[in-house]
Amino acid sequence: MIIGCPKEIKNNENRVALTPGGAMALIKRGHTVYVQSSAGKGSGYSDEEYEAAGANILPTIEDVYAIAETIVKVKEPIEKEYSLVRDGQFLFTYFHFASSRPLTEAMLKSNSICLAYETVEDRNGKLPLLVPMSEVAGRMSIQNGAKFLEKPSGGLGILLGGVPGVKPAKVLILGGGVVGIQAAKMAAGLGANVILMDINLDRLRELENVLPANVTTVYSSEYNIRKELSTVDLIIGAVLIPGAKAPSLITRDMLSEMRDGAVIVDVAVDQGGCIETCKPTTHEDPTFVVDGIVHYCVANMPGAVPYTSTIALTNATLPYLMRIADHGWEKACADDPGLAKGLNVVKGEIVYGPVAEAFA
Ligand SMILES: NC(=O)C1=CN([C@@H]2O[C@H](COP(=O)(O)OP(=O)(O)OC[C@H]3O[C@@H](n4cnc5c(N)ncnc54)[C@H](O)[C@@H]3O)[C@@H](O)[C@H]2O)C=CC1
Ligand SMILES: CC(=O)C(=O)O
Ligand SMILES: [Mg+2]
Repeated sequence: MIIGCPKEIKNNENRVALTPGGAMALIKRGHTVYVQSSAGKGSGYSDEEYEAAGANILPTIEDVYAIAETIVKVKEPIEKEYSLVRDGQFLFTYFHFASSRPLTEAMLKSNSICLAYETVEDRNGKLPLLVPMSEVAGRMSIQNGAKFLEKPSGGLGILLGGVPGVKPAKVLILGGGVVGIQAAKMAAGLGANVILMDINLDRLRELENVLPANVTTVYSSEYNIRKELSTVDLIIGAVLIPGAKAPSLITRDMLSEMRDGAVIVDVAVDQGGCIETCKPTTHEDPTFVVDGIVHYCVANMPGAVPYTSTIALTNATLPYLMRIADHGWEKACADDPGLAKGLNVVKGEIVYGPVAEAFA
């Protein structure tokens, strides 16, 4: 199979979908790999390393899309890439379709096959290609929250852990999945007073058993969220209904119950966000203020730590890519119903229920 790996062009997206090691593994199985020049640079991989692994370097993104049967990427194609996607081409990347009608329409029109990392499932119904990046973003959410709580960054001016004799900050985490648990561990480790909410009671039981005493689990409801708002310093949005548009758990009217300078990090922004006032931002300009509340809504958080994220992502994606390359996407999906769950758009049709519902 001919596999192409373009350079990511989203703002500050420094990850790459294939490492030289990944390229070598595919080439050893008889596949041909094309990598756009400098695609790996942000993650520490030179063109020479890809060439030494047997890959071919192409100068432009147009060249890669023109030659490859399968495109492997990190983030969804952005507008400039829409017209490069070819009829019948197979794309393996994050898409987050439910949050973008223009992207969905463009991919429908392209007649391509879009297999989305974020809806692939393993045997236990977990999301193996989302987990590693959720681990990264969950940890980063607290680093960024702490930074934007500082006065010069526009925040309230509070240290998450406090100091002896001074109370710590209060952190509310909405969603106790992968992002949520990582955020809770980081915030608790810094000494914050953490409240972690979810609607899955079994999950709350598991979390209660493994997290330290400065994390309190609470059932997620509008009533319980409202009760925390007047004293909360940092909110992390971390809910997910796979493939679907995220539910708005904090509506605009609720912001007025919070103190000016409190910070919201809506990690769920890639699925449209779980805070009504959330809109996607970039690493270059990560925050905006609504009703006195600082919003951080970067949709590609792991792109800022590519030395960690590229390896974590490709550790998970490469075994799937090898199966797709060896057998073709149709057989690979027929053999693995969990991989087939990744199919979101196939030759002009939406085939993933929650995406279809988002645009119904
Ligand atoms: N912005 C970024 O750069 C990144 C964003 N993400 C996103 O973060 C979000 C969370 O991902 P994961 O933690 O991996 O998902 P997950 O599936 O592990 O966890 C989501 C949790 O939300 C809970 N939930 C659902 N409805 C809820 C409600 N009404 N109230 C409270 N909890 C509720 C679920 O029970 C589940 O435990 C996703 O949208 C994911 O795409 C992930 C990585 C990077
Ligand atoms: C999952 C996601 O949105 C990211 O890693 O950028
Ligand atoms: Mg206010």
